[in-house]
Parts: sequence; structure tokens; C-alpha cells
Amino acid sequence: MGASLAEIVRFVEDTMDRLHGQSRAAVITVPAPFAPPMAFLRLHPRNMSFFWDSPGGTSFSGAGAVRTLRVSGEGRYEQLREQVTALWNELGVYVHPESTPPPPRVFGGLSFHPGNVSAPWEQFGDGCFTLPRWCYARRSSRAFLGLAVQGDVDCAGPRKRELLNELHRNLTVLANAEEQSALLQYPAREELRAVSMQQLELSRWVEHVEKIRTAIAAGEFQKVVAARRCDVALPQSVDELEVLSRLVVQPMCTRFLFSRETLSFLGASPEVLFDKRGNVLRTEALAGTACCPAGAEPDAYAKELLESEKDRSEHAIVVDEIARTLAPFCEELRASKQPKVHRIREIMHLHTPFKGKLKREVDAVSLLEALHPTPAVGGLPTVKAADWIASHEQDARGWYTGPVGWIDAIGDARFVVAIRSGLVGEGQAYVFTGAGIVSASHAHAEYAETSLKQLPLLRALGISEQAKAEEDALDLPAPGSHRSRALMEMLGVAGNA
Ligand SMILES: C=C(O[C@H]1C=CC=C(C(=O)O)[C@@H]1O)C(=O)O
Repeated sequence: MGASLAEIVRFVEDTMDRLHGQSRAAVITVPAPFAPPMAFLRLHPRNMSFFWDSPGGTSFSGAGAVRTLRVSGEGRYEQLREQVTALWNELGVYVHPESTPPPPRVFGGLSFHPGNVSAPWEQFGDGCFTLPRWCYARRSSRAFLGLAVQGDVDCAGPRKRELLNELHRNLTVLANAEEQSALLQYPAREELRAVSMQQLELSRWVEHVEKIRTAIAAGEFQKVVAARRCDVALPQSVDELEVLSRLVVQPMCTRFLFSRETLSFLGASPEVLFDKRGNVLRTEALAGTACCPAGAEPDAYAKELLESEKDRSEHAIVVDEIARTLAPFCEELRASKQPKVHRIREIMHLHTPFKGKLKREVDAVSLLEALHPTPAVGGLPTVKAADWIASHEQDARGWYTGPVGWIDAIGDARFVVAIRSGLVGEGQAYVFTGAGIVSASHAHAEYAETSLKQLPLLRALGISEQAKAEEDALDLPAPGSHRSRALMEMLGVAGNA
């Protein structure tokens, strides 16, 4: 960072003077010290703060909101499009000459299904994006701090002084924290004890899956994703930023956090809904799962997954539906001919990447509307399956399996599917997982799969006893013809269904 702190603060002050009295929002961005994002987040109130870190991309941490774009009901995509367009039309962008920051963006997410946001999701609603008051971005070895202001409210008098003081404090704290590693900040914590974990009863899960299989047999669906919630009572309050930091061990995943007053929604998702840069579109099908125990040689397990007819059919439904959905939006669209195996520690998925060239007029919100929910989290037919899920699942999904991400001022966007995620609050966490059900699915094996998918978040919560027990259970014998039965047995799920 070449410019001095005093010079940077002067640049922001001069820009605020120019904006004074204007009834519009503006983002002023300056170079900032390269520090752990958690140092930034700890400076700000939790409510409306967020974190976003995609593999190989820019990480963003934000706090406060100068604009809050709330959407609800069936019309939420249209509402989002209108509000985002209006924001980019009014927004002024001011950049310190020594920085080349990424364009301003809104961050947020949508619930899986409009209205499916009863307790504990009330603070999240059907959809919410923010233009953050403060946004700290890190890319390679550079960092930037953006301050969003409202010209006629923030740029004069005590309000202006307050914001300039806060700017000074942010830059000073970041400078002190510079070059500290995020991991070094979090020494291994004491293990939590006497945690109670309430899982959905196996019998209720079997009943639910059998209902789906009956509907599939009757020709109503080809696939429906079944999900369940695990309620974790924690003996002490858990620091959501620490949980988020611990998720760094999930390779190739996007870590995200969206905090509200008393709860934070966070996770490490392996599934990209779409990435739009100009007219280049990338997306993927991720469905079909197997367990590869820690320390095992993955090739044999991967081969077995690739050869599993049930997993291939579950995956093919997602591939075909993404291709069908995107065709009208693309001049070109290519997908790998065969899925590959994508391994995230002991969880393996079938994975098919897509790359396309978008038609000129296609915007990010149209892609969001078209792609969500893919049959990797909903089912087929998509709309009917999502409605069925919202009315039949025991617990509201809220933002779990919804899209979370950002849209920027030049029309680029990136969203992931909010899986491997949960809510964390005072003394309480809720972990959500699901599994695709097709005609060849076995309810008990799918239950075991949803237990496996809980592990990353349970470990990050520090519930090592339970997580360890399940982890040890994953120490499966060499793969044979009964991969899923072995997994069920090891996870302590009885039965041969
Ligand atoms: C719904 C989830 O995973 C989806 C993504 C990958 C593999 C899946 C599966 O094999 O069932 C699911 O479709 C979840 O992790 O909660």
C-alpha cells in the first residue's frame, strides 16, 4: 500500500464533499492493508455482515447496509431485477487512483422456495441482498476497502465525521493485523462437551423417502431431493467467525456467511449454481454421492461411484435439465461428455462442468430464475418438485439449498447452491443436509448419506465427539459391492431397506 493513511482519509473526505447533498448512493474505494478478513469482520456488528470466499477468487467481507434489497413471494426475481437495475443506475463509483478494485456488488441470497421460511428462518425471509456500508475485498496480494454512502445523509456534519473516524479505525486495525494468517488467529479450541444433537428419526425419514418413491413409481416425478435438519444444542455460545474459519479445510468449496441479529447462515458449498463473466457462463451438475473414508485409496471408490447406475441416473437428470434450461439463453453450451469424480475429503460426487456463451441480452437475474432450483436440490419436474418439497418436508429449508452469491455493477455474477450449511446462534445450531431420491434409492442408505454430509459443519462447530465417532465410522473396509451398506452400518444406521 503506497498511499499514507492520512492521504487516503483525505481522498475519502474530498469525495464525500463532492457527494454532499446528492440524493444517491456512491461507493468510494481505497487501497487497504492485506489482513485476515476476520480482523475486519470483528470490528463490525454481526447483524447484516457477510463473508464470501470462492476458490481462486476475490474474498469479500462486508458489514452494514446502505441499500437493502428485499424480495418476497413468486415475484421475487422481478423485484430483484428492478431493484438491482435501479441501484446500478443511481450508484456513483469513486476509486482512489492507486487502486484497481473489483466493481461494487450486492451480496445475498434467496430461500429455496418462496414462503418456506418459518422458524428458525424468520430473520432471513424469501430473499435479501445488501450493498454493504463497508466492504473489504482481498485478491492475490492486494486488498481494498469500499465505503458506501448516501450523498444527502452521510456526507456532511457529524455523520461524515463518524464515518471518517470509522474509516480510520478500520484501516488502522487492518494495518495491525496485516500478514497475520487467518488460521494462526484461531488456535484449536477447547472441545465442546455435553452437546445434544437431535436428528430426524430414522422412521420419519424412511416414511418421507417412501412417499417420494411412491410418487416416482406413479410417474409424478423422476427425482425429488429429501432433506433433514439436525438440531444441535451447544453448551456455550459459539463464535460463528471461528466456525467459518474452520471450514477452510473444505477444499474447492465456497465459504459463505450471512449474519442477522441472532443467527448466522454459513457453510462451505461445493456446488456452483453459475458464474457469469461478461457473456461467458460456467455452471455444473453435482449430484450422486459416495463416501471415501479418510486414508483410503480413493481410486477404487471413485470407480465404484462412476459405475453406480443409481448415482449415474441421479446425476444425468441434473445434467439434462441444466442443458435444457440453458439452451434458450446460450449461443453455445458445452458440457463434459462423462462425469468425473469430485472429492472433498471423504465425500465424493459425480461432477459435470458446463461452459457457454450467453446471448447478449441475458442478465444474471434471468439465469438465477432459470437455474434455481436444479434437480440437484429440488427434483424433476422442477417446479412441481419444489412445491412438493415445501409442503411435505418437516422443517422449513429457508436459505438451505437456495442460491447465495453476488451481482456486480457491470452485470457479472456468481452464485453457489447453499448446501453443506447451517444456522449458528447463541447456544444453538441447525445443520441441514439432503440427498437425491430416485426410483433405485434406499431410504437407509440415503439417511447415511445425509449424516455423512453433516460432518464438515459438525467438525467446524467443534463437536468433535459426535463428529469423531461418525468420522471413525467412516473408516470403511476396502470397497466391495456393498459400498452403501457398509456406510450405513458404520454410521450405525440399521436395516436393509
Ligand atoms: C442436497 C445436498 O447435496 C446435493 C449436492 C450434491 C450431491 C447430492 C446427492 O448426491 O444427493 C445432492 O444432490 C446436500 O448436501 O445437502
